[in-house]
Amino acid sequence: MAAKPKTPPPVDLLTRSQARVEHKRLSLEIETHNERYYQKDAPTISDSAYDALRQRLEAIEARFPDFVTARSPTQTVGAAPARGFAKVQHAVPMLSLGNAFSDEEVAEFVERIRRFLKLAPDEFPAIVAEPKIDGLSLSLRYERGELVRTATRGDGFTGEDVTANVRTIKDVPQTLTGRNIPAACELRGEVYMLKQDFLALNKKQQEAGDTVFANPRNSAAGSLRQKDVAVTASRPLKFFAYAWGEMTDRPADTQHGMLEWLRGIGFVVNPLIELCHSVEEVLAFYRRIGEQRVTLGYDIDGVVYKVNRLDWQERLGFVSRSPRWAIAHKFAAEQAITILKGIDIQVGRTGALTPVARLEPVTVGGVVVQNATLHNEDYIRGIGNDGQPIRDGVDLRVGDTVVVQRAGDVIPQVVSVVIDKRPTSAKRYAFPHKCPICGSHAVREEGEAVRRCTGALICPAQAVERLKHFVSRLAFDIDGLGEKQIQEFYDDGLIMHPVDIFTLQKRDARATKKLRDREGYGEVSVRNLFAAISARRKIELNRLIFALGIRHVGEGNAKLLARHYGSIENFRSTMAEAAAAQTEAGNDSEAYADLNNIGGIGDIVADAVVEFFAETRNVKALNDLLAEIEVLPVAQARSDSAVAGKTVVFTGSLEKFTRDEAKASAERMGAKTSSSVSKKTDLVVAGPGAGSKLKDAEKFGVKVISEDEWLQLIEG
Ligand SMILES: NC(=O)c1ccc[n+]([C@@H]2O[C@H](COP(=O)([O-])OP(=O)(O)OC[C@H]3O[C@@H](n4cnc5c(N)ncnc54)[C@H](O)[C@@H]3O)[C@@H](O)[C@H]2O)c1
Ligand SMILES: [Zn+2]
Repeated sequence: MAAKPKTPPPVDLLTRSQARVEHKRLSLEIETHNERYYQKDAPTISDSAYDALRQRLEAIEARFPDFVTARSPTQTVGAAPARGFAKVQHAVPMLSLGNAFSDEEVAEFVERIRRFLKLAPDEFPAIVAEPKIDGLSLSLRYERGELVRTATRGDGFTGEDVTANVRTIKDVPQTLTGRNIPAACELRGEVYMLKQDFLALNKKQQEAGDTVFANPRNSAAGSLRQKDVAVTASRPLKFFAYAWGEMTDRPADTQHGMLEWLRGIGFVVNPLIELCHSVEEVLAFYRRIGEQRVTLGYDIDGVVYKVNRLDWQERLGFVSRSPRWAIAHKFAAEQAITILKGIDIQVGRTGALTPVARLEPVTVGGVVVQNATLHNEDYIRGIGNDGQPIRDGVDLRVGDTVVVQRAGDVIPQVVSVVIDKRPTSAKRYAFPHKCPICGSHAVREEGEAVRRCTGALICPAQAVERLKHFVSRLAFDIDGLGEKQIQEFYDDGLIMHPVDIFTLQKRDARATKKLRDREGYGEVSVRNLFAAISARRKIELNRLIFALGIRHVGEGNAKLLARHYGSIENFRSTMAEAAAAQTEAGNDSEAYADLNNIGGIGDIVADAVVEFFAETRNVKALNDLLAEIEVLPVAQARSDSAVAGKTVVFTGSLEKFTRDEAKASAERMGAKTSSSVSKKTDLVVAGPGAGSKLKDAEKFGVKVISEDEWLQLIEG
């Protein structure tokens, strides 16, 4: 059973040495969360839980100020730039903001400013109130009005170079327009994603088995910080400008004036921003924005107050990690407590199994919530893929009392378990290893969080997607039978399985409601469709293998398999042999070893192929299909080469080519490759450092050649 999270004693009661220990532990814990949040865009605790850790650390440091070091999370910003990005030094640091959680703290903030500036009792420092956009901040450097470099905040001093990525964001002007453009300037603001775009993206990601983001903020950060710019370009990122760093000239004297200027030179500035002249006005703004929050379309996590006069901002300056002239007034997290009544598994269009919590309905921030995402198997188990605990390592059980949160007020999440209320009867949840829709084995690949149904050809949850794939350009590629027609025929029950495509004509002949009477069809188009289908009754083996929709078997792997096995009969029977030997623990059949040994095919692909054949209903669907079509054998690899039909073993550390290339070259020449030397081996190609296999070669009297000799052999 998971350890009960203890309620920590109040900071006031800690002894110095207890406080020292806790200070160290908290610092480490916060650093770990910072890394996950800022570098990996994948936090494992809620923001409010994280803020609670920070607050406790701050309380300890307030009591024992000598614990504070420059490295303490209370003194640092964000996290260092992640590996894989070029680093950019900020000319003016990008800092964080102090927090206020109550009206009193806001009033204190204003008081501190008045004292610091020595204002008269009736003098109020005008304050700009801005929604606090929950995204990630970005610095844009313009020289002579042209965008030259952009960087994330990173640790405040050094950020990640994301210039190419940012160029794909429409809200960021490439060239500044209008008057008063300084020779050089760093303009700053927030990259964010609309809630609806975030939801659509997550849906797509989930179906494809890719990373699912916890909220729009992580989704924006993850989308921006991509090594492949094309990925960023495909993500609907947006940008609000609200700040600046280095400026060779400053075109205005106030925060408000600067925002107007930013709007004038081509930026989007948040339209809700207001200039306030009393604490009451400031707090009224906060409440109004809080009410509008759910309808804004993007996430905000509070309101930021900034002293309007820039000369006063300069006088006020900074304290460690944040300016003295600004503060973030945070919204309280929207949480509620309810009962986890059940866990349902949904199957996505590509076979991903996703757990969903069924909750006793509860109102969270004004909205009734009865379902919440549970992300994946690990999230329920309370232990991440990396072995790190989630929610302090507490697993979720049906019957548990749980805290539900509307993360960034979009998708409700189960964030924690009230462990004291766990009924004694509550059992650990066993994530199904079978698809709840079709009953096929559901497998989880190493390093993956998602478990997937292997019933590629027979799972109703995946059927439409599979059929669309089946007729796609690199598969059967049937004229007049595209995605749209597949969907329609599927909806009408005319094409449910691949084989149905080839029996369509026969069935239509007997049917009372004919295809030619369908909307958009006529005598001619139906005849053309049948002709196109018939033309595909003869299909190349690689196209067929690709069409099956086996996970990881794209066009390239389909070719490798087709070339290796030569005919559908050989492929099918060898895979049947491998499938019969498939167990959770592994596969020791010769058929599997042979498959795994094909150059370019590794464990993951081999397992996916074998899992497909292990599902007998897939095999049946394939056999049904084969009764209707003729699969052309692959033009055999060169049979005239010096090594055709021979079995070759590569050993040692190859220097002239990779092992995959070596294997592929052998197969191209009609040779087979093997990983161990036996009586059946004809040739051993040895690179430097070859060991036991050389001895084996000697023992069996097998010829040994060098890499160069191999190259001569296959080129000659
Ligand atoms: N869940 C976790 O594991 C985890 C880990 C680290 C941080 N966090 C969360 O991240 C936040 C702390 O991050 P932080 O240090 O960036 O501080 P912050 O988000 O509280 O405040 C600073 C940031 O506010 C943003 N901002 C948005 N609108 C702004 C505006 N109009 N003017 C000025 N700034 C504006 C800027 O990006 C700026 O960098 C907290 O909400 C915390 O809960 C969570
Ligand atoms: Zn299924």
